[in-house]
Amino acid sequence: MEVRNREHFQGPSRDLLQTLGEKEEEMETPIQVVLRVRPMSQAELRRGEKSVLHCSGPKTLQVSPLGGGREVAFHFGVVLDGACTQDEVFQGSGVQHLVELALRGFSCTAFTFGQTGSGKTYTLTGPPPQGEAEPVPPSLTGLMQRSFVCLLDKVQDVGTPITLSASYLEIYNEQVRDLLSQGPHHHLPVRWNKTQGFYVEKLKAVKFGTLEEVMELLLEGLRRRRSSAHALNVVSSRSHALFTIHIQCPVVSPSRSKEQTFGKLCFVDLAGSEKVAVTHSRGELMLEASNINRSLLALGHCISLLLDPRQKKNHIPYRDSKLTRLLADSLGGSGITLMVACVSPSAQCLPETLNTLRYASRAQKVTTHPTPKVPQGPQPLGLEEEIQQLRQENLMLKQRLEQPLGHRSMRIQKETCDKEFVNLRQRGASRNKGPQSGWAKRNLYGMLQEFMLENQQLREEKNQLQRSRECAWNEQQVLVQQLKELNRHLLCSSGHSIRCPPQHFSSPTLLCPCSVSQAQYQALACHQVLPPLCSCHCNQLCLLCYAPLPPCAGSRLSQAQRGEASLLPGYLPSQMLPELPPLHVFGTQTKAPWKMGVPSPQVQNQPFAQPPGPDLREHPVKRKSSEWAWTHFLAESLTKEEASGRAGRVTPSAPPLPEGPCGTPGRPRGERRAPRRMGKPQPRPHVASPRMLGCSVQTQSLWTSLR
Ligand SMILES: Nc1ncnc2c1ncn2[C@@H]1O[C@H](COP(=O)(O)OP(=O)(O)OP(=O)(O)O)[C@@H](O)[C@H]1O
Repeated sequence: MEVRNREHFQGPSRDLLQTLGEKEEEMETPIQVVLRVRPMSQAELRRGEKSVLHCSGPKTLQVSPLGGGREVAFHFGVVLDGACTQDEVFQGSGVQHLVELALRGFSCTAFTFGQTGSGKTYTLTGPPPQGEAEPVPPSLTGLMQRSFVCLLDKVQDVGTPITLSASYLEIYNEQVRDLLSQGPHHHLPVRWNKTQGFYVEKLKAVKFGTLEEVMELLLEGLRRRRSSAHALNVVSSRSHALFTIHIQCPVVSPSRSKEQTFGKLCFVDLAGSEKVAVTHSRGELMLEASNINRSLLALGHCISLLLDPRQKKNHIPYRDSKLTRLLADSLGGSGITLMVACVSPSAQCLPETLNTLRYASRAQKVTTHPTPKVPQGPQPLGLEEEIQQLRQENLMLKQRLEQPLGHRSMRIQKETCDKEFVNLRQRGASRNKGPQSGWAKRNLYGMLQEFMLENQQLREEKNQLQRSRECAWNEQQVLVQQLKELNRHLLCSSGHSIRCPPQHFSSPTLLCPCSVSQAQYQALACHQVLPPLCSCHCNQLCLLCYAPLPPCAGSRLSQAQRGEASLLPGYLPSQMLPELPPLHVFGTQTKAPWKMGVPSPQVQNQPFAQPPGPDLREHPVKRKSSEWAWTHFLAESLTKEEASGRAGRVTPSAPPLPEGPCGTPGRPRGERRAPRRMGKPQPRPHVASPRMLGCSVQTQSLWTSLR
């Protein structure tokens, strides 16, 4: 397997460096890919696993599956086998050229990629545990430590004062955390602006000048970085980590004697992709794994799109994850990128290894346009302050946009924002009158445009949220209407059991519960004929006439009233009914569905309480358990009514609901077959009129709404 050729230790970036040295203007450069195969681990050897990878040349990796499967060859800039030392990897990967380019103002990134346990962290920082008391032997230090030495050597050689600072962050469960900040972890926002592209707000950057200082920063971050043990790696990184060195360097070229370059050298240790079935991750580990896999998927998606020149010009979904946002410049922007793909040689890891190899093959076709950071002169005095002010104003505007407001106030707010922007622009313009006005105007105007852009995006987001809230609201409205219809329908059909007090009416009619509790409701028309639908904006409605119930009415009748009422022939005692949920109707007194309270325990304990189901979680509006229970109750009652052959007595007064599939009785959520208590569908005794049919469809529709 071992094909060792010292030629390839020149590294892939040598050509790039030379070309960039000759050609100053923007040129297209592919991502450099180096493949590192780690040696078989002790555990793999103990399990008797076989190696399936062979280096058949300095740039070729041969995959020979066990059992005579088809052999596949992959070609990369450099292929480093398991026998390569850390120093050989440093020489072979060409990282030192990245250091040189960063010193010249380019934005350079080296990132490791591969399956969990394939040696990414080992390649970048050496063997674990890192950051503990035990230092890593110099022969085992990784690309990062070696690059620090290289950088500081070169800085000394340059002779001009160069400012170096470092930042270290991790993306853990899609949250950005500063690894150089003391105290509890705060989640930092990722923002975008035209000059910097995507950046992490409030990320700490620490200045350093010596190797000890930068090593200390690295160890400090490694100590804070999240890692855990799983079946494939006892010290598995659970986050993506980005260590960035910012290099501010005066330009030595005589043509730009007073200018500075802002180079960047970034090391990215990606968390490894993992199959939870193999790593046996559970609980928190599983959550971490799914976040890791999701962000790697987003990275892979961006890489695939970047391969298509047409797509590249359009839209690359960098915003899909924090990782892709922060790597946007390295992948498709003006950076220079080196990818070290790490693989395990074991046959057991072959599927994941093939994934990594395909991923890396694609990545090396992606090109960037390396451009040194535009040299800038010193900032005019006072502008920093102004920029700070503008930032504060921007923050204030954002906060205002985030406040929950109704439609009208949204519009007013929008108008206010626009006015403030005009003011801001005017203020910015007036501030910039003076000797440095040219520079200031350009920059301030640019910043204002950025703020406006960002605020515009926030507004759009807000509007979108508002729209989806309205949709949910409308849907609830429809459900409320249906529930009303069905309530009426049920109470009509169970007229045999609800009778009006004989002293009020000569013929038996329906008894309105509110008439029992409150004298003023006794005169309501619902005692004589079935009333039209109540259109009032109320919360608690009478079961029959939908008139608003006073607080003591309905299920809250006093003991005495209940006793009195229960003596009346056909009175339906309130405790027989599940608690009628408050009906929330769109209007001034309306409560939004997302502000509804928790369903009462009484309702939750009902045998027909809403069963949990994954589809409910996906539903835009969660129906309250009490509503569900009540609807279920109605559906059951109606079904029983129809099944017992008494459907002929039903006189629905409401227009038929939209017809569902005929002959397909609905069923509660989660049930595969028709509910047993419904029994075998009975042949209908006699379909007296189209109204009858409407009634059946209503019942079906009710069941359908419960699914
Ligand atoms: N080239 C190598 N030589 C010797 N040991 C290695 C090599 N590469 C990796 N290892 C060992 O393999 C184990 C896993 O390596 P490492 O932690 O770097 O994997 P990883 O890809 O970073 O995993 P994860 O994604 O889970 O963090 C470690 O114990 C490490 O010391």
